[in-house]
Amino acid sequence: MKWSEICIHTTQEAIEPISHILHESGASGVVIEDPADLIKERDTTFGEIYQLNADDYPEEGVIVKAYLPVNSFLGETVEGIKEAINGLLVYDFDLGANKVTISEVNEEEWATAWKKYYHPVKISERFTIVPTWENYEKVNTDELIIELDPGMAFGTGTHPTTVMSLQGLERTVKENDTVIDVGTGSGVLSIGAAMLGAKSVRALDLDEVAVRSARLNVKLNKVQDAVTVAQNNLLNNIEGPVDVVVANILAEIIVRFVDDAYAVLKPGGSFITSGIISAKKEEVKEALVKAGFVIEEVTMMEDWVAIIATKQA
Ligand SMILES: C[S@@+](CC[C@H](N)C(=O)[O-])C[C@H]1O[C@@H](n2cnc3c(N)ncnc32)[C@H](O)[C@@H]1O
Repeated sequence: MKWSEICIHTTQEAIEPISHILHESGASGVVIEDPADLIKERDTTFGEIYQLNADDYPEEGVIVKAYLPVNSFLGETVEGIKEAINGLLVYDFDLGANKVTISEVNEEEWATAWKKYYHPVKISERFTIVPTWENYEKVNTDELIIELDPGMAFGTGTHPTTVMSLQGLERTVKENDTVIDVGTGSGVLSIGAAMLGAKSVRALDLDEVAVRSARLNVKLNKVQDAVTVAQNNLLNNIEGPVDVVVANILAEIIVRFVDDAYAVLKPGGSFITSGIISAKKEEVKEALVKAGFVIEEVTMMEDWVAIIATKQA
């Protein structure tokens, strides 16, 4: 998977609210390029050498940068970011040039750049996501820790769609359940399902980078006895029956395989869908009901929706 750098040319007073918007939109961290840093007096007691390149800095205003995964959500994410930034005008923030540009970053650059900004995050009652290079001590004895090195695949674990999926799994998966994770990305949901007691989890993704990343993370979390990772297009040629299907994929894709999800589920089984932008909520609900599902729960985080539906017993 490729990564995209979003650059926002703005003012110093807008740094904080814009950084907040970027975090909320799934960016693991932000970089601030403020020309004031070029003239700042620095403490060099410990012999630090500051080498800032003036060419990286704007002549006027401030550049706020963040990294976003290039996936099917990128268009909506960027539009959402622009809208939220423009919304700051209502609160009288001076946005300066307010110019938003997007560019792709090469893999090596990204592979190291984002690590500085990615830290342990508690994302549900039981789950905490911890990047592999951080040391983290459990706060509660029943806390479940997912160690993650997302590499180039989607799934730092902190995107609202992932958070809602993990919360949905937490409420649904029972000891010894069987699970299929469609669009596994970094493998985060499959690892979560196994930690919740699922005895067998099939993690599927079309993207081979995701498959490699998921395999690595599955081993890292020592759930390889329960989780198998494979390259596959949605649920094509996958047989059930299983207790739970989870899919954090764009609404347009979910509606394409609701019938297949229904077919692979046991009666009484659950289909957890996430990745649905709020404008598409009704479309997905209708498709689920048409396939025979009963909608049990609809949750929302920012502009994203997750739905838990069951196949009647
Ligand atoms: C939004 S990411 C979700 C990743 C992870 N499950 C999470 O919750 O963080 C969606 C994933 O679906 C995968 N995907 C997209 N289309 C697919 C398809 N037709 N079949 C299987 N996987 C697909 C993408 O490669 C990507 O890894």
